[in-house]
Amino acid sequence: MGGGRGRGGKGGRSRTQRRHFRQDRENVWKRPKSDPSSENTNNGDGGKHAWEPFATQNPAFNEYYKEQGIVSPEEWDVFMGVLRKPLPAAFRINASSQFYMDIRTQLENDFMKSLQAEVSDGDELEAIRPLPWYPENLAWHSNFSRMQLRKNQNLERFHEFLKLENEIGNITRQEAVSMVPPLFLDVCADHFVLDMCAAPGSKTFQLLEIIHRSTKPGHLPHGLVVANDLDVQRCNLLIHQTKRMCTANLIVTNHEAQHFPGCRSNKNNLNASGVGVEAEPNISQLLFDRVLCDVPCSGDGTLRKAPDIWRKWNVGLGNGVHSLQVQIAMRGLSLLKVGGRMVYSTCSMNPIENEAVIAEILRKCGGSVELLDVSSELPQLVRRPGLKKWKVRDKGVWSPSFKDVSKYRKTMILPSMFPSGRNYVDTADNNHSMELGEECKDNVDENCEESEVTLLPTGDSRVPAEELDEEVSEFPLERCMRIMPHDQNGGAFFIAVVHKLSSLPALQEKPNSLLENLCSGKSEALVRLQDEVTEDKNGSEINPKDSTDEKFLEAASEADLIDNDLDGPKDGTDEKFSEAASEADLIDNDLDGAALGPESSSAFEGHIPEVDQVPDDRETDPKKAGVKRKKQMQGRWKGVDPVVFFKDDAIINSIKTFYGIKESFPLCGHLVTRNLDTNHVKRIYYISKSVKDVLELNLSVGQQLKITSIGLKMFERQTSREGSLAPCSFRISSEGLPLILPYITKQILYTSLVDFKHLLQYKSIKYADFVDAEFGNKASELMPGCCVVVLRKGDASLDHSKVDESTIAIGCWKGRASLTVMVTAIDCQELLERLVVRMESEERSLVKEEKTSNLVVDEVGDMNVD
Ligand SMILES: C[S@@+](CC[C@H](N)C(=O)[O-])C[C@H]1O[C@@H](n2cnc3c(N)ncnc32)[C@H](O)[C@@H]1O
Repeated sequence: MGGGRGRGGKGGRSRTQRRHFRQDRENVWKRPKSDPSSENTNNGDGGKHAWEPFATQNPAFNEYYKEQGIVSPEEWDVFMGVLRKPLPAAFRINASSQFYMDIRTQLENDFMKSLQAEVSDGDELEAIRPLPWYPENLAWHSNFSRMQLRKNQNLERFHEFLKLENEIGNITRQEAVSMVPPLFLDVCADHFVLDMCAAPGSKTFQLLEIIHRSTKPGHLPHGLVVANDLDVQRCNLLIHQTKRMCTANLIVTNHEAQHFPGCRSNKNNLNASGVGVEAEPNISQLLFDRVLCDVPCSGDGTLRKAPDIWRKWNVGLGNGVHSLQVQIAMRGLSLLKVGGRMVYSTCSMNPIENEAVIAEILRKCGGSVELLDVSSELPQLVRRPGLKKWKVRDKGVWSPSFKDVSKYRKTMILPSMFPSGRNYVDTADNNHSMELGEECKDNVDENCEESEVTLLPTGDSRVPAEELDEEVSEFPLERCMRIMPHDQNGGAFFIAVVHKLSSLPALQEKPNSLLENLCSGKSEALVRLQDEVTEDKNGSEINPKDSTDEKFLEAASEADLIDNDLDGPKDGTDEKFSEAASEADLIDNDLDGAALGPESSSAFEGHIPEVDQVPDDRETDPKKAGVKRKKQMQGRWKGVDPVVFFKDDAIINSIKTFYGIKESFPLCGHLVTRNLDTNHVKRIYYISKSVKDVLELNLSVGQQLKITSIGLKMFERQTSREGSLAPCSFRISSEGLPLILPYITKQILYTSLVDFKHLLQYKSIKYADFVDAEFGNKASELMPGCCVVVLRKGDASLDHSKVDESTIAIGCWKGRASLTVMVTAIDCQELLERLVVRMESEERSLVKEEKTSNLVVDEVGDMNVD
């Protein structure tokens, strides 16, 4: 598949992505020297070259989760048995793809039957099947693991299908459970949605699909998605993933979610940046109808796909990330409109990352938010209620309540981790603390994950866990959803849906807890952060100045440390990484396959120069954090290309005239570039009305948003020799074509299936060589430069008013002697395959129709005879 595709050749950005992917792959599949199970090899070569599956066990994991009661004792073995099996593949059809119905039909009518013979496992009856809870048969579960798909010859056709469609963007491989959170967000086409921790973007993709779902060709929905992630490289992945959506309704940002800017304009900061905004923005504050809070987590719900987690897992992972999760969720709520919905989700089974976080945000918000009971939504999704009670384990010791935590650990173990969330003032000064002597060391060791525990002081909580009184949460946490691996043969996920009823209260840290935090040495930054997470309307949002303040930086480095703790399974998307890795090798070469040389586009649309992708020392050295402050104090994000409204009338008019773009297609104010110097603009992006509003607001508030990608690439400058001879120096990009197609009246031709297929097959055809000579003539009479070739439907002569979602069009280059396609080789291949499938099914229905009419004629004849 994909023969003749150029690989990679576009320099640094791709290389960086590949390096990143490789590292990630290594995280999962390389057995480190320290892995004790590597000594058990039995192949006579000393185990040096042997590869064995990872040991799928971890005693600390067993003990922890048995005690937390995440499944009943009776089902423990089944649960563990399923966790140890590889994860079956799952994928989603991109509902906004032009061919989504063809693909669904192919799965239902072809693969569902042809793959059946390959099913060996008696538990599963179907080789592939639609996920019953996903709307319209658009998500599928396959009973084959990735390994089987790769190795089994009989599955090759299906594997090739998956790979091609994934690469084209018609399907997305995604863990089934990871598809759930966006469905509970209840998104509509006019919603403003914030995806706080969005990379690598599979849920962002779903959200965009929902927003675009009922949009007519040539129109854009009112809604938008702001997809944010802290990690620049992962942002790049997201940009690549979502590029396949061809959307003008997406903004990708690169912030710490817990400090996501409030972008609230007031008279004083209008025009603060001095760039681009003349009038007051249409919106005065960036608030969202929906917020997805798919936070960084320990990721143990993804054990089946990332078996490396068995080795890495320890209790500290969940404890370490709890406070960041609370902060992110609180920031999400503060950015949510009253009446809006927020979904909080993790791919972890740990109550400290799940129910404890939800309980804490409910506590902090008072009655201003409620945890929704969504048991009637997606009824076919098997889920279990959230836990109401759990315990906290730290350094080998169980604590049922915060008062049981050793005073030396109170900087790490927070009241919010416990079901009651209660803080206790230490009146007794923890006199009963004692040093752990040799006699109790053995006792603790068997419970302990980390070796440092042996000589640490502890409270008197070393009584067996089952004898301790349990705290029970007062909140209706049973409304949270736990998806367990053995219920639906998938991964594990946690989801909670929160509804904002009113503005959040101005949050005050309780005096005693503040005092205690300070006394106990809890980082001031963290305390301040907790204070900061309040309703924007209360005026405590982080304004541009604040966000560059020392406290911000301190807190940032603290958050980074927590995140670093996770080392690897940040999100359990390793598989996606490696899948994306193979894509990344191919992402460049937009025009690969086109024989002429109009300037090829860079597939990478992120706008952070390579140099900035290297994590700076800020993460580890707070002193160097000042660098970041400078970056933003200049009113722009240093190292990130600015987003500038493109207003060069001469260029805009030349484009409009050349392609005969109808006045009804709004260009004014909808075009942006990443280059202040309009003489050297290479790409012009199209943004929707709502994105335009947000951009204007952002400019008016001093560019608080650090935007790495925005809009849909619509026009690209031709810099090749031939390109410079064309009257218009900009061509229409293949991403932008579907949107602008109904508005193009010049440089557009309609062709028969046979010539269209020839173009896709041969890429470049001389005018005299077209089967339809009239088409060849018309093509030769076009102006030199970019043009559009539309496939005629049947014999009808299609004009532009008939363009609909089924219209197939490609960009071409009108040269001196020939017409050349400007579509990647892989897109040509996919289009050809889709056309063949369509033709076959049309032929089948024609034959059927003919048979029916013959039958009718025969019957009529028979009747006549009678
Ligand atoms: C669970 S993953 C998100 C998966 C994503 N929602 C998807 O469906 O593809 C968590 C993400 O959070 C990002 N992250 C970690 N700390 C963050 C922070 N403080 N702010 C924003 N993003 C953060 C990680 O880089 C990671 O991409």
